[in-house]
Amino acid sequence: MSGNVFVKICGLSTAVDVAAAVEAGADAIGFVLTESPRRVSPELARELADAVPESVLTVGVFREEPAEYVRAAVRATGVRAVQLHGNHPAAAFAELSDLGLPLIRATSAAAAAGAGCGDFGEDLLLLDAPVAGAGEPWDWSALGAKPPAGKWVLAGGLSPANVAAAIEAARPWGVDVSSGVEVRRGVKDPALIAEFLQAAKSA
Ligand SMILES: O=C(O)c1ccccc1N[C@@H]1O[C@H](COP(=O)(O)O)[C@@H](O)[C@H]1O
Repeated sequence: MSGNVFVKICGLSTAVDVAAAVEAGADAIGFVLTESPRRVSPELARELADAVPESVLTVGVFREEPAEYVRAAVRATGVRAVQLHGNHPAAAFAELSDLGLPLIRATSAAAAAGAGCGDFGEDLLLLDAPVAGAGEPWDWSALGAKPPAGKWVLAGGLSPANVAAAIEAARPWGVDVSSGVEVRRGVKDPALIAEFLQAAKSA
């Protein structure tokens, strides 16, 4: 897909960066609620999420924390979607379905070979590099020839410089970025956020 790709900006931790992403047209904003240099407290995530208009999806990002942890974090922060990284079984998504929120299954493309969105009950499939949040590009071009079925998001090593070519090659429904809009790990740059959105939205 091109022309109106869904764009998620992930790992935000300041009101200035959240405002920059909203202003530049982000469709979703991610708050990391798991171990990471970008982790934010539930209190800060709540404060930042409360400033995001309803038209923009706020997403809590988790790894393999138990369902109870995810539930408590959703309650505390008010995020409107859940992104689970790792090799979760379908049961993990079934266990969270009563939240009534969109569930994003984030996994490495290698682990998900042949996967389609919805296979595990998820609403969105996110295909990432082997190490999430490391800013490492990977060979996403093969996906263009054999894309996963349904709604899927490309992530891993995207940046303002490569996102248009990545969309052209892989034809995802959406893209997600964290490291590529940072000046150093965990520190976002509002100008890079705007550049990324401009490049992705005009691809
Ligand atoms: O960003 C993080 O620190 C992070 C930590 C734990 C799980 C996921 C994380 N981020 C996700 O990683 C990908 C791509 O990141 P990058 O652009 O390569 O840095 C994206 O899905 C983020 O949501």
